[in-house]
Amino acid sequence: MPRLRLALAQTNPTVGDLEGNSRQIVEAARRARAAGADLVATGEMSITGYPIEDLASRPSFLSASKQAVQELAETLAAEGLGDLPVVVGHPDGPFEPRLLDTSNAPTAIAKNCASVLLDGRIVTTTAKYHLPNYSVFDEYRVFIPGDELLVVRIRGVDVALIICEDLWRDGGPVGRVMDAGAGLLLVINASPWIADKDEVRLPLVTRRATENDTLVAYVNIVGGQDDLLFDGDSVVVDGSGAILARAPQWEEHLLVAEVEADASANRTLPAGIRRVDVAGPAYSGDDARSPAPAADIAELPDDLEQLWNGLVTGLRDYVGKNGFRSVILGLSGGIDSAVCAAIAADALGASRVYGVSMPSQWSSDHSRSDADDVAERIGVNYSVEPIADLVAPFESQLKLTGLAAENVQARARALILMGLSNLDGHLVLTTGNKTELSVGYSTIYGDSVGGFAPIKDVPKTMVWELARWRNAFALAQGLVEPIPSNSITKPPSAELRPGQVDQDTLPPYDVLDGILDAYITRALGAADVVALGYDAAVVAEVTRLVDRSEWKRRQGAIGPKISGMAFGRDRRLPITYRPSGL
Ligand SMILES: Nc1ncnc2c1ncn2[C@@H]1O[C@H](COP(=O)(O)OP(=O)(O)OC[C@H]2O[C@@H]([n+]3cccc(C(=O)O)c3)[C@H](O)[C@@H]2O)[C@@H](O)[C@H]1O
Ligand SMILES: Nc1ncnc2c1ncn2[C@@H]1O[C@H](COP(=O)(O)OP(=O)(O)OP(=O)(O)O)[C@@H](O)[C@H]1O
Ligand SMILES: NC(=O)CC[C@H](N)C(=O)O
Repeated sequence: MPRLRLALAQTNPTVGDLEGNSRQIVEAARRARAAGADLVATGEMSITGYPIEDLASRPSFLSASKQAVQELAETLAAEGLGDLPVVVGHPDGPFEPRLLDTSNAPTAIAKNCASVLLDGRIVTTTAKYHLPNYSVFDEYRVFIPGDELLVVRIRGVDVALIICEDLWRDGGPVGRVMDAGAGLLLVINASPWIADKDEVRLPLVTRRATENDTLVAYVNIVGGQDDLLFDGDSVVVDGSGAILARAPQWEEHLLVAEVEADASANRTLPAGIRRVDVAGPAYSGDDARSPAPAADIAELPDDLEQLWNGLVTGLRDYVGKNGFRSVILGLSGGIDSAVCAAIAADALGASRVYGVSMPSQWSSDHSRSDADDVAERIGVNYSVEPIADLVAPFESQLKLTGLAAENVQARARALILMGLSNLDGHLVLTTGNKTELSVGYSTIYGDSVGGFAPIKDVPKTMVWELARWRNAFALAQGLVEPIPSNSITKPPSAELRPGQVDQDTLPPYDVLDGILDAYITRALGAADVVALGYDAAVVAEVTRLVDRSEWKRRQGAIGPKISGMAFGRDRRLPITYRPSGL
């Protein structure tokens, strides 16, 4: 059987950075050549980054992308890598607009493509067949579906080349293209991570391998892109579903694996499948190249470590890709700001994190000392800016009382953080968690201030779990726990009035998170939530709060999506809506 040495390049593209993304691919090809690879594959849209959203509808963006693919082919050849086939992902177009069936309105003008580069040329291109149009994906809006499948012959092996969603559809193109006699299925992906994704994705890859008794090489991009997290986790499995190679999560990596595949045969292909002879004679293992690489199989960490590293990656890439040098956040001594500070320090290094304690006249002694403690444990830059003298003139001039006065405190803090951001160029982090966002428990233009929300999709009960996990992780390494135990154990409080605690207004967080999971994530109506055993009056109040705070969420900062139902593109609801719990 012919052997094929595969190099799967888990790159971290930035949307629009055609030059930078191409450079990553050239670097991967160089390393692949050094490892003796026969083929390099990169992820879906590795040239442009993913998702490109409505950039796919801009002819100028499409032309520039096409030119970047051609230039990349030429650069590879100029670097002496022209004889190494490199698979890249990119949009192609503009094509004649697809017309909407009903109104004849033009929609998509681009296709989501994979191309093989060789000898300074784009040798062949295929387009994604199935366009995901659920959750965060809007591909049917921006792409024209492909109508042909591709098999490329490389060193005596027929490699079927498909793109991401095409793998997911039962009865989709995989069976058809493999029935055409391909010896290896190569899938290029931009598959976002969410908690427990590994419980679905790897079984899918192995299922396709065993169903078709074929090798599957699955390459995914890595890194944060706005609210999406791509974990990499590229993998090669054999026809029995056994893992031959697996790349680490959250890191750029070149995964090299040598496989033995069925030899190509010149059978007649069914209609709709094209075969292109791309490169070289079959390699049988007896020519003079370097020995096969040792098995490279990364271990997947446990769930909380995956989540923590995902949040760190999301923050690091948002900061880096948007050109910030540092972040700033209010340190209240509470759990949310402590966890956000620890994530930021892990992402950027403590020297690039600025914490500000902003005590009011109602701030407890423990909130000040806990904030000092967080700053010291994590080692962030730290300052104290009391707000009482800023708040007092507002309250008296406008004669503010009650909630109106309370919210001024949160807004004074927002002014301070934005002032320091404007002065020194820090990105402001907002520390709200998913539970607070769900029920609108934050002051708009107050503590919701900021450009990035690291724990936006993390429910409060999981924030505590994460804090405990991070502290245990530090202890296991003989390091100081970053989060003070007092911040974990004390009752949460906004401290906007004397003695206030969150549970004056909200049900206990375990109950609240249970109701929110049922109402938001599982999309049950209020009556069905009550049927799960929750108190009817509590459910009525919680669902009312959720419904009426949609407007607040729409104005909120983005943050990493870690669940199957994150606020934003996963859950698009009207703002003007009579709260009904339906
Ligand atoms: N549908 C709609 N469309 C557009 N705007 C709308 C609106 N409904 C209200 N508004 C506006 O929003 C204002 C009310 O919202 P907002 O000013 O935020 O105030 P509000 O939501 O009434 O109060 C803030 C709540 O968050 C709690 N909080 C504050 C700070 C920190 C924390 C914490 O623990 O983290 C909790 C605080 O205890 C209080 O329960 C209205 O005065 C109105 O201007
Ligand atoms: N005294 C304070 N000093 C600095 N920042 C504060 C202070 N109080 C609130 N903040 C900022 O506002 C955010 C909302 O805080 P708040 O104390 O109202 O409730 P919380 O949601 O329980 O957050 P945390 O758990 O961080 O205290 C905090 O995470 C912090 O960033
Ligand atoms: N880019 C894609 O086609 C991704 C869709 C796919 N279902 C996934 O989550 O991996």
